[in-house]
Amino acid sequence: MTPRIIELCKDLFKKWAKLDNSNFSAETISGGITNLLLKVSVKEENGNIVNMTVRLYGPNTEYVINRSRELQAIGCLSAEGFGAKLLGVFGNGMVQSFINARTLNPSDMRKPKLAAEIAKQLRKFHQVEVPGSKEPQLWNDIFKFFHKASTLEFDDSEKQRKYETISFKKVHTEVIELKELTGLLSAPVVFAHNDLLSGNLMLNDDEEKLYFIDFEYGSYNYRGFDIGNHFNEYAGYDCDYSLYPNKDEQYHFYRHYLEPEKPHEVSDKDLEALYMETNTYMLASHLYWALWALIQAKMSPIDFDYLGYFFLRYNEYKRQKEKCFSLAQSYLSGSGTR
Ligand SMILES: Nc1ncnc2c1ncn2[C@@H]1O[C@H](COP(=O)(O)OP(=O)(O)OP(=O)(O)O)[C@@H](O)[C@H]1O
Repeated sequence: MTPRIIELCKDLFKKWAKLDNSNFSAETISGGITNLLLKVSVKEENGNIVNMTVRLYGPNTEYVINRSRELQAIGCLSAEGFGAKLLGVFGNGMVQSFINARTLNPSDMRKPKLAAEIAKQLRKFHQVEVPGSKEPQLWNDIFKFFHKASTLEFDDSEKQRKYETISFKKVHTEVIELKELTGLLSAPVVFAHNDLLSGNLMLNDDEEKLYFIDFEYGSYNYRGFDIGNHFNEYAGYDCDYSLYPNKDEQYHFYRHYLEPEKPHEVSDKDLEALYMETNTYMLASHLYWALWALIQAKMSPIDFDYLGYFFLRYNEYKRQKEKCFSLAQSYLSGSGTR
């Protein structure tokens, strides 16, 4: 693939058109869940080395990702200092600056100092203005995923058998119930990252600089969804939901999110309200990624047990539902611990 990548770089960046191919080198950074990501290094005539990433979109990812929305967001977010700089765009991918930092592990995210920094950065991220519709996308996306996910057919008979054990009537009822409940919360809408897992957080330890990357799922959305979704990612790649942050850990995060400069001045009332908001939308994150996984099970060429992932997320939704619904309902009826 390297000669084609070199050709692409020469096409996109005319200043390198005449460089010998031996000045270019490419290596794979990740064959992520949805894309192939390469690190390309270019030795310029003056000896200067430029490092970039070239992202090739995976096949069929347009079912779950709106590429024009992503590009628009990258422009605004990188202007505010978030993520890698966008250097070029081509038919099925893009070129960005290479970030010199390490990717976080799930267990890093709960370290108090890092959690505070993530919260502070997330607040800033949520303040970025991205042009276009400011309508929250959560329920549009969930219904879009639902319609696709509920009408699949698998060639593999074992997959088809597992798929047929899912009651989409029941899933639909869950979606409607949660939509109605969250609709009562009048929750703030912000430009949200929507996929703030450890693999999308990078840290340069020397400079103590934290980077949010990968805005593929970014959209206007409920703030509580972004935070609850991030907390769900504490469970890590094995989906061990016993790692979901406890109330103290959540409050630490909320303090730094709400008042980064005066975290200890946040009122109990504000902490309780954000706790309720986040833990209600946290449920929506399970439904969202459960339905997303079903589409991936059919569309993705990657050998991953996406059907199994649906059940992990949906079962966790069912385990958490009652507790989170009563938290929201008692808050709404004014009998919460406000
Ligand atoms: N600009 C960058 N500079 C350096 N490393 C990067 C850059 N972008 C991504 N990476 C590294 O590549 C990994 C995968 O990146 P990213 O999450 O953007 O890919 P992806 O294909 O969307 O993966 P997934 O679908 O699994 O989220 C990151 O966890 C990070 O380690």
